[in-house]
Amino acid sequence: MHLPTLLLLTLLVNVMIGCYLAMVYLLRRHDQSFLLWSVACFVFVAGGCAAGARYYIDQPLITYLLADILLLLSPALVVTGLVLFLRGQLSARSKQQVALLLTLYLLPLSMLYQVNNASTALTSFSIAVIFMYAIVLLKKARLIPVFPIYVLQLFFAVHALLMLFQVVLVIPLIGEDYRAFSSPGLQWVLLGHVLLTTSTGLMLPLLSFSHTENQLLRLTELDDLTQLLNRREFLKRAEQALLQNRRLQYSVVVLMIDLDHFKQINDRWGHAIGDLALKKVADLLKVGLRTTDLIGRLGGEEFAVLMPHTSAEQASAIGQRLCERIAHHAWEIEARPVKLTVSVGGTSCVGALRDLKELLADADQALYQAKAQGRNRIVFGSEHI
Ligand SMILES: Nc1nc2c(ncn2[C@@H]2O[C@H](COP(=O)(O)OP(=O)(O)OP(=O)(O)O)[C@@H](O)[C@H]2O)c(=O)[nH]1
Repeated sequence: MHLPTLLLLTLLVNVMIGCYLAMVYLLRRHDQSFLLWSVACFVFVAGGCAAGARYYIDQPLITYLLADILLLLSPALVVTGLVLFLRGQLSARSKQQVALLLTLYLLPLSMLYQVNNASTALTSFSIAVIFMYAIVLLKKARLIPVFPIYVLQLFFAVHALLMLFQVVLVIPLIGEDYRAFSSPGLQWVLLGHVLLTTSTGLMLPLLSFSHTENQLLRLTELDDLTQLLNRREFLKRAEQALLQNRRLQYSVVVLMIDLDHFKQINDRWGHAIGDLALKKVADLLKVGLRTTDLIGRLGGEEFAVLMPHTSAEQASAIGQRLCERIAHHAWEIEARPVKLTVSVGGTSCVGALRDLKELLADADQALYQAKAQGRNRIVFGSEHI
């Protein structure tokens, strides 16, 4: 390998990725993480140039001290961008931690930079620590999808190992002439560094894009107020669940749930309290049903549930419990004693030979009867039990 070519390639690749991330920063309505990641690339280039200058000038202040500070600052900026992306802001505690770590790094560096290659060992080790911190940071992130997270963790892990390997290679060269630094082992490390920087630079936008896409997708699937499935998504998933049940010949149940006298709550306490009551009912439905059940808000104060692999008798008992849980809940919304009950209509079929429209209409009919019989109860379409 021709070392000057390799160095030039490293710097050029970083300039390209830096420009690419800067463009993403401008396109993504000035998302600060991309700015930090872009700056990290240019800082790395500046550090590389300062370190490369040791072949031409004898100014350790620039070629070692400044170079090492810049080379460490670059991954530190990458991780700061990650913190910003994952947490939305940099807390005062994070800033204090960064200041402390920088001091811990700068103190020995200010003494070591005059000994050839010693500061390189310290900086490589510190960069490995930063990459390991990035792995922990990503591990704590609750992002969906997880695939880009795993890939980034892998890149950081390999990069950290590479940096530690560099430390092992550099330690015997401490005090030696800087030209000893061009050993074949270190050239391979440099090549690995180019590849990993490129891969990480390409992966960071993917992490952000996939997360945003997932959030947008959820916005189109969920009801804004209750975070249950919205009407369209509920109907879509319910059709799919019915198809599956038809193949497996399972019994399936559809429930329609409607709040009783909800208009009075709005009239008495106001729409905002009504909204909170709807939200609370949705939460109670979620805890009262299984994770395999589909729950949707069909509109207004009407909810629907599809329970796959469930008999009418089981659903009847579950519906009864739901009514009781909601009626006996210690209702208090913003210090107002809001009292709420629900009526439930249910229907079932084995092997799902009836289509969804028919099931919903039957459940709706049963719900109408529950209302007529005095509310706060479940009525099951009797012909299907
Ligand atoms: N706060 C709030 N109210 C809503 C929302 N959607 C529908 N409503 C209200 O829900 C009420 C439904 O009233 P009705 O259809 O008369 O039903 P009800 O008063 O619950 O009476 P029954 O169903 O017969 O027990 C109306 O006052 C709507 O304005 C919403 O998103 N938020």
